[in-house]
Amino acid sequence: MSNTPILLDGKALSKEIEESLKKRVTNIIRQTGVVPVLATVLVGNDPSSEVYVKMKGNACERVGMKSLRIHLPEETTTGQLLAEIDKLNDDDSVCGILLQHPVPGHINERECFDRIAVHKDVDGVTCTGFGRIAMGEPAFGSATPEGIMKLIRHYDLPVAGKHAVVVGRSPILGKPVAMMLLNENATVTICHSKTQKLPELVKGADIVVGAVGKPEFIKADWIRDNAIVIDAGYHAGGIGDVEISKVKDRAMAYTPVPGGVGPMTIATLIMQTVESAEILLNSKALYPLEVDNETKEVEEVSALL
Ligand SMILES: Nc1nc2c(c(=O)[nH]1)N[C@@H](CN(C=O)c1ccc(C(=O)N[C@@H](CCC(=O)O)C(=O)O)cc1)CN2
Repeated sequence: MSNTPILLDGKALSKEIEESLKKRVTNIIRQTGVVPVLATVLVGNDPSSEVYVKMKGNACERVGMKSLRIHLPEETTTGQLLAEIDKLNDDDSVCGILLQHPVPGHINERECFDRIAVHKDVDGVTCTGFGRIAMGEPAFGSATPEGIMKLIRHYDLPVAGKHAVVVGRSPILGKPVAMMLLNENATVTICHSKTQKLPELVKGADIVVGAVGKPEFIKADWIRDNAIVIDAGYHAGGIGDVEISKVKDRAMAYTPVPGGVGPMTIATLIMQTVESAEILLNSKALYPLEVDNETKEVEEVSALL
């Protein structure tokens, strides 16, 4: 007989994280006299993105930070968005920058993500941040994957030596979560739209990560008993990428939708913004005259992460 499945409660853990961040933000303000700022950049009028950006701004304010909310019109060009990011990179009051994905199709999103200064990349979207994470070096991780790893660590779930199957290979979800699981000594398979015999591959998984962005694409009967099921999907009607209601009773552990991975995405972004503020505070204390030297600053940030 299998044990009672563990519900990986992202809503509860994100609240705990927020509580602990309030004290850290108070300390930063006490030491610097400055309230840390997360800049959120939204381009266009996608209703879901508007909701997510609002949730991020509100979370910032709940922990005592400020959010600088920048909303640019749909017709913004790549050049205009790059110029906006440059301004935020140069603004000493801003310690984190979030560019909401997706941006309108005519914009070169990769170029814009990579324009974010690595020490302000609290959402973990730059190639540099990804590369450092993949190599097991300190950096801010991509928010959703890092949130998933926080949940896994919090519930002390077994990862080393386990077979993790990640369904999806997006730059901010599938690829980074695969690297993070690998860094924790899982054996990782990344599946995608051209993968053959997907059900068979998923059936071999101890850990399944749904990161494909299609409602209930991963069927319950692909998932073996006692697996850890992480559902990073969020679709209308409160459903994810996995047929979770049909599999949860025989899982070792699972994330609900809503209330699992989603709140951890936001909590991770906010936590990394607080870490960025603390690093900037420390690097200024250590190198008061040299914080405008980009190379040195990045080295110091890496050392302190
Ligand atoms: N730059 C980024 N863009 C996007 C990211 C990201 O991490 N960085 N992730 C997604 C969307 N997203 C945040 O941006 C996000 C999606 C869902 C949730 C969430 O908490 N969902 C709730 C349910 C929704 C609700 O209550 O309305 C849940 O799962 O409990 C948070 C963040 C794409 N873009």
